[in-house]
Amino acid sequence: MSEPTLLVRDLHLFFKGYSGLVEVLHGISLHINRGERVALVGESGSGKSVTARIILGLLQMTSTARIRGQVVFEGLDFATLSPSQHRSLRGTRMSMVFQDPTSSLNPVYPISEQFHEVLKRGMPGITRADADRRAAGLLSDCSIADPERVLASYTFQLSGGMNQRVMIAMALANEPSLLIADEPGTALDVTVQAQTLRLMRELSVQHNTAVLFISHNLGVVREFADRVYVIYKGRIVEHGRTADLFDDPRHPYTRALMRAIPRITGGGIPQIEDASESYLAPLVVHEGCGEPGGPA
Ligand SMILES: Nc1ncnc2c1ncn2[C@@H]1O[C@H](COP(=O)(O)OP(=O)(O)OP(=O)(O)O)[C@@H](O)[C@H]1O
Repeated sequence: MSEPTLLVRDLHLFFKGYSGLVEVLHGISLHINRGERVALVGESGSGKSVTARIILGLLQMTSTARIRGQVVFEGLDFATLSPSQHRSLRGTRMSMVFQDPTSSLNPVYPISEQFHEVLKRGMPGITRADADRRAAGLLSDCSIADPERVLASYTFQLSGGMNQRVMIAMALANEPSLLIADEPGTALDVTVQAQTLRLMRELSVQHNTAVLFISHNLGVVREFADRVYVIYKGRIVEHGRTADLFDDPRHPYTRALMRAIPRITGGGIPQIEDASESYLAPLVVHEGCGEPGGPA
């Protein structure tokens, strides 16, 4: 049985508040096998982004956060890594695609210079000319027809959809084994979001890159993910292969989330109005999904 790319075991997160510690994650466990696309889906405030920030090693640096549990990435237990070892993983072995490309692209430098900076993380001695060549190839892989023009541009000279592709190309520049995608494209229009997901899916297959896809929207997840974890108030409530979970949703919260799928894709963020006691029902795991490293 091969080792999973990512293993998260019994993860708890507390934030320090005025009246003591507030628990935000109540023992999350999940895994992602090599090249697998896995979705973490739940309503706003359920704990998706904080889970991603822990996997990226970002929350560990926050003085108000207390973290308990195990995160193992490519066999490396985070508990044994120094902050600098952790930092060196980001942008190389694991990277991130955000909702809004302008939040991660720098408006002051041309795209080519930003690619050079990113590529230097994985290949410290890379020359500007080699970086440009590699960046042009990456942009072509992301269906950009005129990479030289894009490389010479600043973000404000490019459309939202184009910036989104640039961000994906940069995220894949150092051939990460894990890409974390937080609702990519939702800050843009529905067409761009659909194109972004199609592109990410193709690239993940092509490069055998595992993806943790974070979303509010089960409808979008269905098109993209191999497996789904449903999260509610800091707890995983259901976990299964995408087809199994959609064909036979068993947890009351998953069913409520399914009823909230917007009829027209992109018709808004579903919010579950009536928080019910039944949503705290025990975790449901569909067949064949319990074993990390097992068949995807
Ligand atoms: N720095 C922080 N300090 C205190 N509480 C926080 C902090 N960051 C997040 N939280 C709380 O943790 C919980 C989970 O937040 P998180 O951002 O992970 O939700 P989410 O599922 O990603 O929501 P969204 O889909 O809206 O991004 C929320 O209750 C949020 O208020």
